[in-house]
Amino acid sequence: MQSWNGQERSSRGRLASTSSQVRLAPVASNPRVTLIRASRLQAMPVVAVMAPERPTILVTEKLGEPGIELLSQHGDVEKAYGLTPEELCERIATADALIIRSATQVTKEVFEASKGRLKVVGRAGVGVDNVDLASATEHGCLVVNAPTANTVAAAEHGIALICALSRNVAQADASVKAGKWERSKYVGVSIVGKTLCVMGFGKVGSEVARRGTGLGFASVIAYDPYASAVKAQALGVKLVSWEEALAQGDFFSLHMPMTPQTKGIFNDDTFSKMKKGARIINVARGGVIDEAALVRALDAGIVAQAALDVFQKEPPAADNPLVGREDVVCTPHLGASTAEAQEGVSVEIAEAVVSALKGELAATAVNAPMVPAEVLAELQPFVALALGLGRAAVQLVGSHGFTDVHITYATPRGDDLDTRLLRAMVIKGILEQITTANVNLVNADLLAKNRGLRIIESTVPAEGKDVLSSLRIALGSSDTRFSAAIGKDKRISVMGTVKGSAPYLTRIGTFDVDLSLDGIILLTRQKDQPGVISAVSMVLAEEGINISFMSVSVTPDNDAVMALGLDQEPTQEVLAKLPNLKGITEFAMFSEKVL
Ligand SMILES: NC(=O)c1ccc[n+]([C@@H]2O[C@H](COP(=O)([O-])OP(=O)(O)OC[C@H]3O[C@@H](n4cnc5c(N)ncnc54)[C@H](O)[C@@H]3O)[C@@H](O)[C@H]2O)c1
Ligand SMILES: O=C(O)[C@H](O)COP(=O)(O)O
Repeated sequence: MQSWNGQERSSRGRLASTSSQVRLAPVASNPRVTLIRASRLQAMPVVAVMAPERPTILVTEKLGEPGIELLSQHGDVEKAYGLTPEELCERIATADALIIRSATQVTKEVFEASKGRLKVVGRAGVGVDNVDLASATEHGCLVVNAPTANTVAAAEHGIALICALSRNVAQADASVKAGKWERSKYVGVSIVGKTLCVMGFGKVGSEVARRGTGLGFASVIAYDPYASAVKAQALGVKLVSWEEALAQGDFFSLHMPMTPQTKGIFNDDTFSKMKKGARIINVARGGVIDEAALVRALDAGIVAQAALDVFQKEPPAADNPLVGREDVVCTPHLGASTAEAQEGVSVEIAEAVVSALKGELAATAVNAPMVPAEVLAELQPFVALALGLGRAAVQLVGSHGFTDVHITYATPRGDDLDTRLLRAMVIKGILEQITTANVNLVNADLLAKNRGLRIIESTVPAEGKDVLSSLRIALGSSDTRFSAAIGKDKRISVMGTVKGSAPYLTRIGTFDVDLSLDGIILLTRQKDQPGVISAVSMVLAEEGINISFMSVSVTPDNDAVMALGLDQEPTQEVLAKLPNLKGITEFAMFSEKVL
């Protein structure tokens, strides 16, 4: 294999088998001498820190039994429904996972109260507007949802409300039950010949549109700035602009998420642009409608009727003027509430939470980059390399610190390489040496930014079948504890590759080395003269420390770096002898193992 600058590398390394985690504890008796301590790493999760063997899973809203059963196989499930915000903050302190629906508000206070224990919030449904995602990310807590299992239920409820609204089903039912028989009062309107306008053409919206065509609507149009025209065309739906939608729709079915952009998007101005007598059905989120504006539009006859499954505040206040109106039909957020959907959602969320607790990438992660399974599979061998190089590089930094981290990927993929996972692992390797933060794929970029680290990524072409040929990390500082670590670019640099499935350090500064990162590593810098190697070996041998592999790199001016793989960690007394050996100019040790 070619090294970074095209030189052939010597290869006398060997594979080691266990893993460990490095913690920095420099011994600075000699400023050019560095002792780097490490402690064992039990596992290397991709997303979240591994939960205890039997994690505690707090469920605060009713969840289907199949999901509860699945969760119970992996952890201790605690059901605690109807908690106050204070009670939730209390209970969260002992929870590794939290499962909610739409009624639980997972606020900043909840994440703070968890003190880092909470690894994952599972939303048994689609909308995550009740979770403070920024706080979750900041606390390294993964948020997953169950985005597919209730789609049909919500669409069916939308259709039910369209029909109920057009034929006054709910009002007429109440009237009959009150002993009345008001046939002329409840004359409805036909759907045939009307235009159904779907606002938000995602999973639910497109299912409503599909069903709308079958109901006999003359046309089904949709407004969604992000929707695929091909998908719309396939369903016979015309995508239109906002203005066209408002001008053409007779029935508006709302299916957009609650975001800062959609908050109150149906307001006085919007209603004023609708046809007089329009009808509105909201099975999305209450907050997309300005409720006071809807009352005005109903009073003015612009909106003839509304059907609301969701409200700005749930349950709505007793004096909410919309609830008491004859021209408004209400349901208590029932869109997802079918037996089938709740069963499906419970399993979908249980699977996502369990996999997140295992540290795996959950397919439905909301606040972490989605790394498709096939990308993950090919990058997996390089995850340990990225982590190990990050850990190694940061331990070579002197007292002045650094702000720039240059990551260079040698890859046949060029700029198509998906680097998010590897970048997160490099950041994790670096930051976990200098902060107490739990760094993972969720929060790596944010934590790096908060620490003022600038991550600069680049690719260089490489050949071969592997997605990556080598990885180089250079820290923007020339202040180092091991001067041999300074590369030609005047930065502290380390480079590595994967051999078989093991991460290897292949270069430090300008010196080619060849040693498994998965071992106890001692680096020495010395004059290339007789006796130095044997002197180091002797010091180690006297203490019964076996050298399991060695790699020496010599420059034309007799400067040499020796990398030694040791079977056992030398004591400080042994290390203290090294600077006194003739020819040795400095050393660095990753005691125990980098990985
Ligand atoms: N009432 C219920 O019980 C219930 C059940 C399921 C889903 N929901 C809600 O329904 C909504 C849709 O769910 P989904 O699963 O279809 O989500 P989705 O993400 O599949 O679809 C949302 C669509 O809205 C579009 N959109 C985003 N911003 C928009 C904007 N400004 N204008 C127009 N369209 C916009 C998106 O492009 C996307 O296509 C969500 O708010 C969800 O919480 C409610
Ligand atoms: O976003 C959703 O999935 C729905 O609003 C369902 O909410 P629920 O789980 O509280 O029924």
